[in-house]
Amino acid sequence: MTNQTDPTGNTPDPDQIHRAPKVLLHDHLDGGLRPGTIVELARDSGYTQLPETDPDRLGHWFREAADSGSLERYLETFSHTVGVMQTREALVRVAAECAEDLAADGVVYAEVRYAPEQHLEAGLSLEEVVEAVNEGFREGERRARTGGRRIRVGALLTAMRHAARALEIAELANRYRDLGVVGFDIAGAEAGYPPTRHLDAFEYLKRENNHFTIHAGEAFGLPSIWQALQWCGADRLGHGVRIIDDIQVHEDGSVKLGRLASYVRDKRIPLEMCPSSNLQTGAARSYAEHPIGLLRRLHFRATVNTDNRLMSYTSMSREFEHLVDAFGYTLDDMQWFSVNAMKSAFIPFDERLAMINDVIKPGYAELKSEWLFRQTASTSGSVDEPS
Ligand SMILES: O=c1[nH]cnc2c1ncn2[C@H]1C[C@H](O)[C@@H](CO)O1
Ligand SMILES: [Zn+2]
Repeated sequence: MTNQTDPTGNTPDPDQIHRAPKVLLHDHLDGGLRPGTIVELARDSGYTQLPETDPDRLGHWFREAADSGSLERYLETFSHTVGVMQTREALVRVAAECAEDLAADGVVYAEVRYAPEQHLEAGLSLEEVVEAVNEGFREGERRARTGGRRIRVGALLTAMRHAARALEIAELANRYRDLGVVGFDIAGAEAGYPPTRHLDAFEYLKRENNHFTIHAGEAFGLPSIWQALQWCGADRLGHGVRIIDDIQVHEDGSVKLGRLASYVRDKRIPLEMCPSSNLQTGAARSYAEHPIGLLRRLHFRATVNTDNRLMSYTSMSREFEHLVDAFGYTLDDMQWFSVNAMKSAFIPFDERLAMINDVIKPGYAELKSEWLFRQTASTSGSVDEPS
């Protein structure tokens, strides 16, 4: 829809947001199941703990339960999704549907994370878990292609920060490098579990020239971000919203960055921002007040992500719809976020560049030119030409 304040139609409508090529760096496999799939998997595996067995009601339950204002309570809901993801078949199915759903939402590149150590209850080995998820992603990519969509999905292996298996999971990530796994992550409750507990894992990955991101600056502030970067050497920050605590905005509009915020911006450290999830866990009060607005203005390397599509009742398109409403973002802003994300991906440089130049930029150029043709259509046949 071409709107009056923006005759070029650069402000995207929901359909354009949906069709725009999007890049997703922060999405949890166990946070994005279809409610109907959870119900079926629970029935097939004899999992009896589900709070609801009707898919619509179950989807609603996740959203409500996660809307708690605390990261710890938000994370409790994962016991049900992880509970039904314990067999090879379940993991293949969930991963395939994940890739399919992301492709249907216009995502062209995604890095999807999960914690292999949480899927061993029925006897799978860590390797079997990784291979099942990889098989599912490949199947989902194939189905998307058959349906006329293109997506590429890489896996990130997560270690849980309260557990003590980080080095083992880092080694696993390294073993499956170039075999579908593109990096490593640490997740789980942040307060009380600093990333430095897992220094051995990060030092190992650095020695192996491998990539990792760390959930930091979500439920806990600057010390967590500082440790993730300066002690652990994270390539990217999961969330990182609290970096805002190191930025002063004065009444006259001028801005002063502290040393850590300057470092993050100067070094182009990617921030994997997840607005809807942050509203649920209390890390931000509203979309309009979400730090992404200021960070984008200040040219931090900000990216837009879903975190948990099920718990946060979201998708990449929904996240962008909220941001377009809150900040008046245009297709140029969407392209900026998408290019930022693609630049920050863990796949090789030449592949990132080709994605940007051959997929993302042409996709936005096409969308940005739509207004031209609409105008022709709406004025054709006019007889009121001035003489
Ligand atoms: O936003 C999050 N912060 C910290 N940990 C999280 C978040 N979302 C999901 N997780 C946890 C719960 C999952 O079981 C785990 C692996 O995906 O990661
Ligand atoms: Zn997360």
